[in-house]
Amino acid sequence: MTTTPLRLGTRGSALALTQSQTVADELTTATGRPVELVRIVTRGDTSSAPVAELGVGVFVSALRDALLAGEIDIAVHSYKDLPTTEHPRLHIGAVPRREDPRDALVARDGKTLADLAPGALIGTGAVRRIAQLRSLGLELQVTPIRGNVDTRIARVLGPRADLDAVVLAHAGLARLGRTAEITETLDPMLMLPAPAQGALAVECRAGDADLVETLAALDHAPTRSAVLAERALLATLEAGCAAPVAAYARLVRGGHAGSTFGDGPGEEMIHLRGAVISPDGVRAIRLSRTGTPASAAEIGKALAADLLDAGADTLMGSTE
Ligand SMILES: NCc1[nH]cc(CCC(=O)O)c1CC(=O)O
Repeated sequence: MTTTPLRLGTRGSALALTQSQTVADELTTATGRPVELVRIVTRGDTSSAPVAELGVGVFVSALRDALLAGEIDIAVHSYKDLPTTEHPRLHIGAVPRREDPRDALVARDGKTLADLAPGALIGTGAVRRIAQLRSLGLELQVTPIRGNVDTRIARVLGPRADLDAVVLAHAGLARLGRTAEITETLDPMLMLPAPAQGALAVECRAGDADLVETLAALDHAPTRSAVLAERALLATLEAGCAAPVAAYARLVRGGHAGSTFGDGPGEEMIHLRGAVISPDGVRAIRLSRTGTPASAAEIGKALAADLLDAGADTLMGSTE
């Protein structure tokens, strides 16, 4: 047994450190090998510009550079932050079981969305969440915010609070042990999550055959296929549609009365929901598709095509 530690690159935020440490511990349990965390500073951590301006890959590129340069052996990413194009020299060796993929509301006085008064000020960073909050038609005022989880929660619960509520990923709060502050976990019927939300991607160099094999021990097949479907939808829509995209795939059992799912009773199927919402929230297209886990990517592509056929590409026009 080799005792050379595996070097696992991580961003320095509390969230990144927690999820990296979890993967490191799982790797040590699975392989007996020690794993050391190597902190990598990304431009997303040092800049205060909106994430939308910095670009989706901003948290990712520094980790990938370190991986390609051989400074680290493994990188752990929040899967939803990864660009949809595959990297030719890198391999996602494991997609561990995902956390709760839903979004969560942290509001003053224990309030839920339905309790918030018209005019209540809600902060959130993602255009997808902003559009879906507006689409509820509740006269909520939605304002873009950024910063780490602590900073965001402090804007509601801190001494200088200036917002009535914020919406964050449940997964991030869970990893940081902050679920006690959640006042409502948002049903995907109200707020469809971001593709791959709550999932991690554990990446290594494609040529590192030993590690490719090692990481497979951490892979959770149902999560991998759900995320594959969600991201195939996103990748296809990115080409033809600039409006906010949401997607959530769930494994469901077929075989109920009247079921047309799959070949036999009880077969596990993927149910993928997708939505494209105009930024002002006035128009939304929501559709779903079901298929076998083996066809996850095809389900995502087909659902994206359905959304485009239904006019997803026209939703950007209707801004205020
Ligand atoms: N966009 C930032 C981001 N990237 C990953 C998470 C944590 C949740 C996850 O792992 O999906 C967050 C914070 C958030 O959306 O509230």
